[in-house]
Amino acid sequence: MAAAKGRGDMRIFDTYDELATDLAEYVAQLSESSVKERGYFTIALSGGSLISLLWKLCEAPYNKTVDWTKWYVLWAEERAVSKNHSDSNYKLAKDSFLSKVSILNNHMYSINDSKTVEDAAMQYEFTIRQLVKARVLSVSGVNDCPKFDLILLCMGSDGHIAALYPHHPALELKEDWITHITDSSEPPPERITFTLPVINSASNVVVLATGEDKARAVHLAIDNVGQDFDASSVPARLVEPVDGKLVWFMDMAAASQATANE
Ligand SMILES: O=C(O)[C@H](O)[C@@H](O)[C@H](O)[C@H](O)COP(=O)(O)O
Repeated sequence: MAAAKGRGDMRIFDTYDELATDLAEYVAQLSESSVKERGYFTIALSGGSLISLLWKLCEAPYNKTVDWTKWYVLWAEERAVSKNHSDSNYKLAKDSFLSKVSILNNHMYSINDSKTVEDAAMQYEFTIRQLVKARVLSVSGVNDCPKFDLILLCMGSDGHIAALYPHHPALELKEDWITHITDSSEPPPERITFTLPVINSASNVVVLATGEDKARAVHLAIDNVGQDFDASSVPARLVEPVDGKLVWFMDMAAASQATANE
């Protein structure tokens, strides 16, 4: 089903199980085509309920059929906490997904937790530049941004994605690939995030939205809401891959106010 023009495809599911099944198949297919085309699969993860919905990738047939050794895993957002803290997106992904499949340890690019958030963000951008130099990460044909094969995002009830919050100055960044914030509206306050230019340069972007508390933000992010609408009030509306594909994975509750869904 299509959303308003340029707002991507909508996949809406009755149950979490169906959503997880389709998401696993979607990721596995992208992995297969990227490995076939380029020899690698570069994926960026987020936090939230997204990671728990990836569990079907750890089971048959995907645990055997996916070429895990070709995966390069990064994070679209991370909280500035130690890697063994329960708030760490790295820990969440490692415990419930990455440790259960055969991804190589040196293909996981978690964010340095022993530096200040500012220095860790700079180091992370440098790491991404090295992956571009090594041609593991492609480059966008439109700008010089890295072109991830897949960026997985989770939308909050205020419409934020990654650590890009409504009306935040980080939404305006045009040159930086990575930035840090110190004033997240949800704890912990310090976070590192991909910027919109990087998100919008990806080949594929998934935005996951589940639960009734996301319904208003989904409507504002997807539907025709008029030209005067201030998109920075719902950052997910600013996700618009320039040369890639956007797909929304939602449950019925999150999609319930989307008129594109009628
Ligand atoms: O960093 C965070 O504090 C969370 O990751 C948060 O931003 C999350 O992405 C949304 O709240 C949606 O998460 P749910 O889908 O789990 O509601």
